[in-house]
Amino acid sequence: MLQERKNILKVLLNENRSAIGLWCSLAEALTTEVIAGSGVDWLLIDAEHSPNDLRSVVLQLQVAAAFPCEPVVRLPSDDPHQMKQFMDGGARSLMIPNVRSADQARAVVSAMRYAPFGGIRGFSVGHRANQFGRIKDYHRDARGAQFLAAQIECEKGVANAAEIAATDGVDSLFVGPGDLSTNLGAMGNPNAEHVQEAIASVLEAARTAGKPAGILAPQKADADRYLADGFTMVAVGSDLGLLARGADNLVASFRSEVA
Ligand SMILES: O=C(O)C(=O)C[C@H](O)[C@@H](O)CO
Repeated sequence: MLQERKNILKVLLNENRSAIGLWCSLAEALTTEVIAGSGVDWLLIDAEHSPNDLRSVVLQLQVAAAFPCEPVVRLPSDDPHQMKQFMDGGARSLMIPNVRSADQARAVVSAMRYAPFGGIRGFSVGHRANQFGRIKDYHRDARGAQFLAAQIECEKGVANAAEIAATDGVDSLFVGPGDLSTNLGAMGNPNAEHVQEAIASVLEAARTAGKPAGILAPQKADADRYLADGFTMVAVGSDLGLLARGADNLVASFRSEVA
């Protein structure tokens, strides 16, 4: 009988250990399979800013299942109906964008849980998440392996970060540096001083609540700094960035030689 495997991301973060991740934005099972085999602790399947849908996400969850990494699915919003569909499809670690208040965080957690455990998640006897009815205690035990990263991406989210982090069921705060810098008037410049101050305050809010904090940092110098500061859930690159920038630089290297 296949046993429900441990959520390695949750294990690492609960032990205050760094969990290195990669972002999967290409909405393609083959590239996600390449990323999953890289030795990464977790990977993000992005259904917010990528041409992903429920079926393409399920395909990526299926290929990632062969590797010892935790796939985290970022949904386009906090819509509970969408959360139900993706969770029934096997997404047990979620990232929800632009969480701005503890009330919103509580609503997200409620959408992840069944009624006996304080939630509103719709019940279905068999789906991919419980291996089509083969995991007999899934509905009772599901929340033990669940993971929720609440994204902090605007001034209101930063202001409420401590309450969001303290919300039962929120496992991590996760800074979206692109949206946060944009919403703080520094589009494209997450290293602006006031944005860095906001990012530091999110880290402190998580720390105060005894929760980990994460961030996307595709530049190694930034990732190293955030890890040194105490962020433990750090995405250090993406399939899109590795492929696009790698291809650009490779072609350019021959152009410069030929020119
Ligand atoms: O705001 C951000 O930055 C993120 O949440 C990550 C981006 O959405 C990701 O797609 C990389 O651009």
